[in-house]
Amino acid sequence: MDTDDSEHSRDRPESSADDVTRDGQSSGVSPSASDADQTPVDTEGQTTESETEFEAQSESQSIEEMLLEFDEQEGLIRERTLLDPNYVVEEDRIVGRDEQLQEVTKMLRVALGDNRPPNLFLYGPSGTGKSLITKAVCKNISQICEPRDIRFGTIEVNCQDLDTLGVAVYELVSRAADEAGVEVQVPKHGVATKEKWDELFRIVDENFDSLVFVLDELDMLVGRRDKQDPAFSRLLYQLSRAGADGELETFISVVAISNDTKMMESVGSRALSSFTPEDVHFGDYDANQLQAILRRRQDAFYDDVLDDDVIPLAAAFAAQTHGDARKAIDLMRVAGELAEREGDERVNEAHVREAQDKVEKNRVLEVVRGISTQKKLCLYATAAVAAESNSGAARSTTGYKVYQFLTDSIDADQYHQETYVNKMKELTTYSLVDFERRSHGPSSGMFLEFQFGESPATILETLREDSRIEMVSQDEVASVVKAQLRNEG
Ligand SMILES: Nc1ncnc2c1ncn2[C@@H]1O[C@H](COP(=O)(O)OP(=O)(O)OP(=O)(O)O)[C@@H](O)[C@H]1O
Repeated sequence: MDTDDSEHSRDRPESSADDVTRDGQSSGVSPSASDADQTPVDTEGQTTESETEFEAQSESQSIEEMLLEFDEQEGLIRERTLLDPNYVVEEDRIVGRDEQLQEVTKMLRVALGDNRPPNLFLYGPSGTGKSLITKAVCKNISQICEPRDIRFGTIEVNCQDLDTLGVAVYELVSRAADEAGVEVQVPKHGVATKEKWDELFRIVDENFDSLVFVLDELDMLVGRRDKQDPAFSRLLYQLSRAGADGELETFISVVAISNDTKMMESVGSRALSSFTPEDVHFGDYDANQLQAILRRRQDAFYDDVLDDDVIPLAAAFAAQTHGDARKAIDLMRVAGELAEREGDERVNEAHVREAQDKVEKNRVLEVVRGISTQKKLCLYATAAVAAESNSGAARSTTGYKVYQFLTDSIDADQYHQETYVNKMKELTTYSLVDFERRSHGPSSGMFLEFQFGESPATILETLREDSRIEMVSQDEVASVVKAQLRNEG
């Protein structure tokens, strides 16, 4: 990641006009109408122009001289934290989530009195404000609780990188200890999960009157044991039971957050009986809402450095997937950083287009680097079909034929079609691909149609970094795909 959190302390000379439109309306800028200038981006391993310049200069300048020279260059970004996706912005910068803000506030405010707030299930696509709203409400509750001498705490964990229940419980222990300012008294490894639970409840009971557990991306905590009883279900059971049993003095509430609307279907009946959450849905943002979100953060930049097109275009690009505010903010930040690096006076449309290319590649890279070779083959085959088809989508039946061709070509194990479909379905959790069930008519069978959140060409290019996939000729794959598409009729 190329985040740079350093802050500019210098003041940029004030300019007379702020030329960014403020009407919140779409300016009609369409990312697809682009004949985008495909300037090479500095993905890892590639040398950018500024790096080359840097090398040339290094022969004649000392590091100190260069640093001082860079320091004298005017930056365009004044307040980088406003463009950091993990920074919890002030309430007046939150746009378009009034309903959810009200619902979550209404339910969690119970913590201010002498009662247990309900459990919540917040669901919707990534970047739609689930974490932001939860954090903002908890921050406010905490501020009100302090003068009232209510020991209120929030324990947040992102479950994405936690493999097992034991690891997750230890993470909760360590966050709870941090929040309470006490020492953890159980080792991380070599003890039963039960001991970690005991330690968690000891810390909770001794240090908090009211506590909200925020479990982000909870559906990712599957664990290794029993797929029928995933680790997140066991975690929910224990936490919500502790909350409901009355064994602890502390009021416990659990906020489960997921992109997967169907997550609750995988929660076992035992956990469901004690978890029973209130649901809050977070829908996609449209381009206008994304524009409004970006406008409330445009003061991240110095006055008069954003061209009129920048915000509408970044919003339009982000709205193309599913209206992800994180992506819109990322685009504006990366565009600003590119402009700064290129020594430009203003951020313009070309910087946003370049940023879109870079952000998309980074996201795809992040996902595909972590998946197994078999999943890569499934994804490659499906993206290859989508890249050639007129609709930009790929049928599972056609994708599977191409997958068979790929596995034969590199002599890899070959899944049955059902497993191929399941692997593709698993990839939907990353918002890279989505699917719909379709059929040609009453007499023909069902198939899934996969649609891609990112451009199939970018996915293919990224997957070709895998040496096994690179072995297969792109032309051969394309001709197999074309033949299969003709067979679809
Ligand atoms: N309504 C909004 N107003 C202002 N900023 C927003 C809004 N919604 C989201 N953001 C910003 O977008 C970024 C992503 O939001 P957030 O982390 O809340 O998404 P999420 O729905 O929890 O996504 P994920 O499931 O990927 O964690 C954050 O930087 C957040 O500040």
